[in-house]
Amino acid sequence: MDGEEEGKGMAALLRWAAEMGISDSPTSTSPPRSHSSCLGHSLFVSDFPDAGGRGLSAARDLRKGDLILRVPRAALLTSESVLKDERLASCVRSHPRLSSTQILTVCLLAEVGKGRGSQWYPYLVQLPRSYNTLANFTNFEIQTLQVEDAVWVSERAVHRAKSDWKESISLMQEMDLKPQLLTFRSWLWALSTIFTVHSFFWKISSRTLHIPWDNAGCLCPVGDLFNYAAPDAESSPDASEERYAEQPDCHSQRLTDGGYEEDTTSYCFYARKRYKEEDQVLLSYGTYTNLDLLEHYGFLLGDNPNDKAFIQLGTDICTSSNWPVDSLYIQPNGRPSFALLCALRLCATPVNHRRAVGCQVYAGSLLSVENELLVMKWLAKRCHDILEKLATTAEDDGLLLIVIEKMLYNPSCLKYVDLQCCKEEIKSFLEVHGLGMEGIGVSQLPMKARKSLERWKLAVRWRFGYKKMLISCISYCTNTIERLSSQQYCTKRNNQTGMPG
Ligand SMILES: C[S@@+](CC[C@H](N)C(=O)[O-])C[C@H]1O[C@@H](n2cnc3c(N)ncnc32)[C@H](O)[C@@H]1O
Repeated sequence: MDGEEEGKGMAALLRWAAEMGISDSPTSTSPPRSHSSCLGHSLFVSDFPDAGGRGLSAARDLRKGDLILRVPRAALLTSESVLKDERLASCVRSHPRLSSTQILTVCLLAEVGKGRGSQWYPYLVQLPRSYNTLANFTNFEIQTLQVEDAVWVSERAVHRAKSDWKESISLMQEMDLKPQLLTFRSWLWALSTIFTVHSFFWKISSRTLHIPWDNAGCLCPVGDLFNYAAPDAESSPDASEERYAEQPDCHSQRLTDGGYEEDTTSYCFYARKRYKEEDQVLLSYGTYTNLDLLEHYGFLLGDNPNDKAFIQLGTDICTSSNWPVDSLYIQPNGRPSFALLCALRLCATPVNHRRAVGCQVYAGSLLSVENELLVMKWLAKRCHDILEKLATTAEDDGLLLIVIEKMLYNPSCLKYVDLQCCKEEIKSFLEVHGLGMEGIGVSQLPMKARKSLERWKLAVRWRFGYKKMLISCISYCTNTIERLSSQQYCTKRNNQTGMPG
């Protein structure tokens, strides 16, 4: 689609949305609704090339807690709404084992199959044509994640998508879906559009939002144009007491992001903070690591305060305390999580002393300088060993990212750039796409290779971020070791000379 066509498609979507009662001026004091667009009072559609692409901007200064968009239930695309068609509904009833997500995926494909006959046609044609979520990664792209856990999560995503599709084929055949909608490619597209995961606050996927009557969630036209920002301390859904904005009068006691509201039978979105006119208005779909974001949304954040690096720990560490395994990780600033530090302190304590220090450990207190030194040395070595085993260094990855970026815009650049950093990996990419090093004189990569390059870049960005966290952890441990050792030295010297500590 070229720019002009895209513009027309968006205008048609906003006109249709206004007819459906979607509105960004949903209060009685707002100006009357326009028939040509559902937006203009609080929001407008903009492009943010470095922050999510197409998204929504503030059309005026917005206050924290302002109601900025309302989408009535009738406009939501849900399994229930699609299955008002009794023929489709009876087919679904004969497949009681399918999950709610599989049913919504089938419903989305059935709706797409109606073409212009679908009530949601102006919305459906505006959906992205492809996704970069992990289920869409090829084997080459998965392997370039390098870290075992991430490779495993990706393979699981692909495997699940395939088995969900196989289980649903007979239902789609009974529904008489067009042959091109029965393919795994179409399934992957639909699943990536609606693939639901359970989150603390939203039930999310690439585009679905939580609704109380269906675990699979719903597709929410226009409401799904908001891009993502990681929840900060101020609006973090984890900080339950902060989920309600501290605001005067009518804004008090309200969720700052939004949700389905029974009293108005509509999906309502609120400004999560103050926005100046033209700022991008963002939602926080939940608290996610970069691997989670990649798995469910197909992007990652350069600076994600909720990112975590999980490292392989021996079973002795995992079982020495009652901390859940997913609480044992390294934070973006390199510090071990509270639980990981406690678990390591306990594990570095002789077994017969562990009971005695239990309270101190769970309170997060340092047990002794010797214990802390053992912990820091162990952790630094563990991170070092993991980094050593990975196929490339963080430095290589940084250089490779520059090469990939160049290849996206000028593939023939390979003839001129220094490929020392990751020559083998680049060669494998080209081979997978039937392009030799010497045959890269083309000015534009074939579309398939270009899409793959985007996913490969995401994989390299992810592993680069992972390695940076481990490197920061080594620095943190080294600094702590130096500080504790000099403290230990001063104490010993003072003891010898009789000086106070
Ligand atoms: C709910 S949609 C948001 C609207 C979307 N940009 C569009 O054009 O339809 C979620 C998708 O937007 C993109 N996205 C959202 N926030 C992003 C961010 N902060 N950085 C990069 N991509 C983002 C991801 O592709 C994600 O799967």
